[in-house]
Amino acid sequence: MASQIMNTTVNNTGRRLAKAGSIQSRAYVTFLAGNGDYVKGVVGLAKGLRRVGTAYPLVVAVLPDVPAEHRRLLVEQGCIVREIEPVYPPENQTNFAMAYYVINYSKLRIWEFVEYSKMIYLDGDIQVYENIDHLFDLPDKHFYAVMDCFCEKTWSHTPQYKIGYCQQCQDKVKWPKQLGPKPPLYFNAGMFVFEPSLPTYHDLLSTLKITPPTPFAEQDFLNMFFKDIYKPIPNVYNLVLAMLWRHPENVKLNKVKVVHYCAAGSKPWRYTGEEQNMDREDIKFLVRKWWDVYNDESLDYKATNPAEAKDKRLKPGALVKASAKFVTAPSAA
Ligand SMILES: O=c1ccn([C@@H]2O[C@H](COP(=O)(O)OP(=O)(O)O)[C@@H](O)[C@H]2O)c(=O)[nH]1
Ligand SMILES: OC[C@H]1O[C@H](O[C@@H]2[C@@H](O)[C@H](O)[C@@H](O)[C@H](O)[C@@H]2O)[C@H](O)[C@@H](O)[C@H]1O
Ligand SMILES: [Mn+2]
Repeated sequence: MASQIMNTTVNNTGRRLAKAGSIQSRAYVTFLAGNGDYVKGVVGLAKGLRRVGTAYPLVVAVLPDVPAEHRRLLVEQGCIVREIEPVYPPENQTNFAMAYYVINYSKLRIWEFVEYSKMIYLDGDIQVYENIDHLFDLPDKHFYAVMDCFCEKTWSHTPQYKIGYCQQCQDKVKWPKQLGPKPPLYFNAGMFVFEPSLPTYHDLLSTLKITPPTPFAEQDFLNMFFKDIYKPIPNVYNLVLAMLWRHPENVKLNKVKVVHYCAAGSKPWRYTGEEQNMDREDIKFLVRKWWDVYNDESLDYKATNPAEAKDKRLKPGALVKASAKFVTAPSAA
């Protein structure tokens, strides 16, 4: 049976196939495309997960255009690198909120990683500052993610934005009855807890073939596909940076466990501070914090796994180290 998991072997493509039976194999997974600087994001993420002492490996789903040099960097940081084929949406004239979002549909390939019973997907522009391994213990058969915010200009094409409605503050501007039913809760697809499954994977791809693309690409598609089993989890698990200026009342920075550098101009590895809101003290603090992890050589894989790093065999790199509390930042307000 396709969904049966097979015997554990490391086959010639380096794919780890899980034991038959009920082995609870878990991993974090991220997605890397292109030969640009997102690889820095993924290296930072690998080091950040090690810093918080995760017990699980980081799988990196790479598109064919990711160069060997970048793959080597990731292998050296203890990542399990898996090449995936791109996934394209049906031909359509839609304007994505960001032109490059079209490549993000390739994230759907991670549902094929059935050697893992449960995975946590994290964008490459995310950093984990406190251990979140406990999310793997959330009840199965649901899709867990943090609710997004509709207040940025990237949402200007939507009725929500036009009337000033946001699910992060449903009492501020109520959804008007004349617009029909309130939109279902909508998650940010930069971080989610899911269960790989071949039947779900095939259903995703066949459904995509008949679903016209929309501005937020695979994020819109995943929200539509999983709307019946989506369960919101607290904002601390995926701080969409715009929340700092759009809904500061919903953010306690010293409680935040995961930061998503998705606001325009906030990618730490290309931060200039020039874009709107990028000169805020809390943004500068979070960008500095990202660089502190990225530059910390004590978090390099070989530094924490000298024996294993020598024989270059891939094993999950777990640095058992007390997870430093997320130091308090200047007040978000
Ligand atoms: O050139 C690119 C663009 C995107 N990504 C991956 O796709 C994810 C989603 O894109 P992004 O985070 O830029 O979207 P945002 O969350 O900022 O809308 C990134 O985090 C990366 O993991 C990538 O590897 N290379
Ligand atoms: O391809 C669509 C992308 O859509 C999402 O990004 C958006 C969304 O969060 C908006 O709400 C924000 O305003 C915006 O800044 C941010 O870039 C996901 O983070 C990303 O992983 C990916 O799915
Ligand atoms: Mn992102």
